[in-house]
Order: sequence, then structure tokens, then C-alpha cells
Amino acid sequence: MESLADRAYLVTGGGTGIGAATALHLAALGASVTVIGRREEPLKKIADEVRRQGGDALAHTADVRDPAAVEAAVDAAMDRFGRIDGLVNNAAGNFVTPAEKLSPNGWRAVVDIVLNGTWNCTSAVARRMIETNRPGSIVSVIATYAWTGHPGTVHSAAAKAGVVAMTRTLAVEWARYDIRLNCVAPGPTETEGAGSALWAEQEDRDRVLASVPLRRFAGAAEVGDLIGLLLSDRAAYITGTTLTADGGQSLGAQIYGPPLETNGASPSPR
Ligand SMILES: CCCCCCC/C=C/C(=O)SCCNC(=O)CCNC(=O)[C@H](O)C(C)(C)COP(=O)(O)OP(=O)(O)OC[C@H]1O[C@@H](n2cnc3c(N)ncnc32)[C@H](O)[C@@H]1OP(=O)(O)O
Ligand SMILES: NC(=O)C1=CN([C@@H]2O[C@H](COP(=O)(O)OP(=O)(O)OC[C@H]3O[C@@H](n4cnc5c(N)ncnc54)[C@H](OP(=O)(O)O)[C@@H]3O)[C@@H](O)[C@H]2O)C=CC1
Repeated sequence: MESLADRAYLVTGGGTGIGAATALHLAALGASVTVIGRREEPLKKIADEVRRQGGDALAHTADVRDPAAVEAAVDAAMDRFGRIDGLVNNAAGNFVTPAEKLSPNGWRAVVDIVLNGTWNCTSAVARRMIETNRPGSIVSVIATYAWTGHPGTVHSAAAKAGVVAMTRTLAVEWARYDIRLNCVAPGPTETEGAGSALWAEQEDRDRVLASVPLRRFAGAAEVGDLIGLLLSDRAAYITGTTLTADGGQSLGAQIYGPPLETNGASPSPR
């Protein structure tokens, strides 16, 4: 595993789920991390855990929808660590609803967090990288329905597709500054946020599991590990791409394959 000692990263939605696992993973590799989210308590818990393990972390509350709050968070990270080497756009909002019942404000809430929030953070961090003449790596967490689409999540699917287009555009535009941008597309991942938003009932969990050829949920830590890979210099020649880790879910049901039913395999993440 490559050391990330002396590096400093920002992780949005870093207090819970995949964001928290990513922050802990980066800190374990020696990096300093700034975790950003709306609620102070989960952020403080992760920052305390990083410090307990001998690392350095800053917890900063901000709503990624608010450009001024994002600027203040990035300034606080610069003041504390003196540099920014990378950003993880992980914050998201989601709920399942038939599209015809989605209110204008419901659409706005999700698209604002996922698409506008990603832009607010990406532009604020990239400007600091350009001003300080430092290379950088930006990873955004998307979902495979950015290209497959998925009924019930039109707001999130459309916003994640926008993040892919943003990533591909900026990967070319900012290559001259040695800023790399990539996406990670996890499949169903065992987190509290997704559990309550997307598979609150056992019946929903079973349906999700049955759609995954590897027949298990991903663990937040294994997704955090992939994000760490894309942030690191091992991925120095990778830009503008999406790394999919979905247990084969987005390949869809195959005509001559085994039936997509739960098969008794352990559904627990590795
Ligand atoms: C199925 C397999 C695929 C697997 C891949 C899955 C890929 C993606 C996964 C994820 O993204 S998991 C992340 C889940 N985490 C979260 O959602 C956490 C954060 N969530 C939130 O903050 C809220 O859920 C929020 C609604 C997104 C935003 O909160 P905010 O406080 O800004 O908004 P509200 O004022 O509460 O609501 C705004 C608007 O939205 C309507 N709304 C909220 N929930 C629902 C719902 N369940 N159904 C329908 N509409 C909903 C709410 O009513 C408001 O609209 P108006 O009433 O004002 O019109
Ligand atoms: N779990 C899964 O199955 C999958 C998840 N993903 C993606 O992975 C990422 C993480 O999801 P997951 O860990 O499961 O879910 P969580 O709900 O645990 O994570 C979402 C995080 O985003 C933060 N957040 C939400 N809204 C805002 C906001 N406006 N400003 C700042 N922070 C915000 C939340 O903190 P707070 O509420 O305190 O602000 C929370 O920490 C998301 O991008 C999601 O779309 C993709 C595919 C599958």
C-alpha cells in the first residue's frame, strides 16, 4: 500500500458510510483529512477516531449546496494543513419515489446536493490547487445508474450522470494543471444512509441482493480503498474514467445465466 504521508485530503459526507470509511483509510495511509458535512456530531466522531489512531483530522460543518460555506471549509483546510492534494465528492441525498410524484423541491434537493454540491467543491478545491501550483486528484462517488438509469431515482440518476460529464470535461480541461478527475461507481453498499433511503424493508434488501451476481453488498471500507487508489500516485495516468465496483450488478440479467435469485450465499460485505 502506498504511503500518503504529508498529503491532505477533503472528504465530503465524511462523517458516515463510505465517506467515513474513506477518511479513515486515507488517515491510516498517513494523510491528513478534512471531513465535511451538515451535522457536526458524526464528523467529530470520525475526526476523533483519526486522531486516536495517530493521524490528523479537521471536522468542518458545511452544506455543499452553499458555495460560500464550501469556500470557508476549503479555506479552513488550507489554514490547518497548508495544502490540498485531493478531494472526494461523496456527499449525496437520495430517496426512492415514482418520478410522477416527485415534487420540484424534492428534485431540487437531490440535484443540488449531488450535482451542484460536486461542482461547488470541485471548483473551490481546484482553484486552490491551481493557485498553489500543486497537482491534485479529485474522485467523485457516483452510481451505475448514471448510465443505465433506474426507475424510482430519476433525480439521483440525472445528477450522477451530470457528475460523470463534469468529470470527463474537467479531466481534459485541467490536465494541463496535472489535476486528475475520476469517478468510483459502487454497487449496493452496506451503509446506514443507503439502508434507510433505499432498502429499508427486508423485501427491498432481498430484491437488491438478487440483482447482484456476486450476491453480496459491498463494504464501505472496500469502496474507500478504491477511492484511495484513485487518489494516489499509483493512478497517476488515470483520468476521466469511472471505476465500477458493483459485483456485476450493472451487467444486468443475462439470458442464459443463472436466475437472479438470492442463492443462500452470505450477503455480508467482505
Ligand atoms: C437500488 C439499487 C441501486 C444501488 C445504488 C444506489 C446509489 C445511490 C445511493 C445513495 O445515494 S445513498 C445516500 C443516501 N443518503 C442520504 O440520502 C442522506 C442524506 N439525505 C438527505 O439529506 C435527505 O434525504 C434529502 C431529502 C435528500 C435532503 O434533505 P433536505 O433536508 O435538504 O430536504 P427536505 O427538506 O427534507 O426535503 C426536500 C424535498 O424532498 C422531498 N422528499 C424527501 N424525502 C422524500 C421521500 N422519501 N419521498 C418523496 N419526497 C421526499 C421533501 O418532501 C421535500 O419536498 P417538498 O415537500 O418541499 O415538496
Ligand atoms: N451505499 C450505496 O449503496 C451507494 C452509495 N453511493 C454513493 O456513495 C456516497 C456515499 O453514500 P453512503 O455512504 O451510502 O450514504 P450516507 O448517507 O452515509 O452518506 C451521505 C453523506 O453525505 C452527507 N451530506 C448529505 N447532504 C449533504 C449536504 N447538503 N452537504 C454536506 N454533506 C451532505 C451526509 O451527512 P450530513 O447528513 O451530516 O450532511 C452523509 O455523511 C454517495 O455519493 C452515494 O450516492 C453510490 C452507489 C451505491
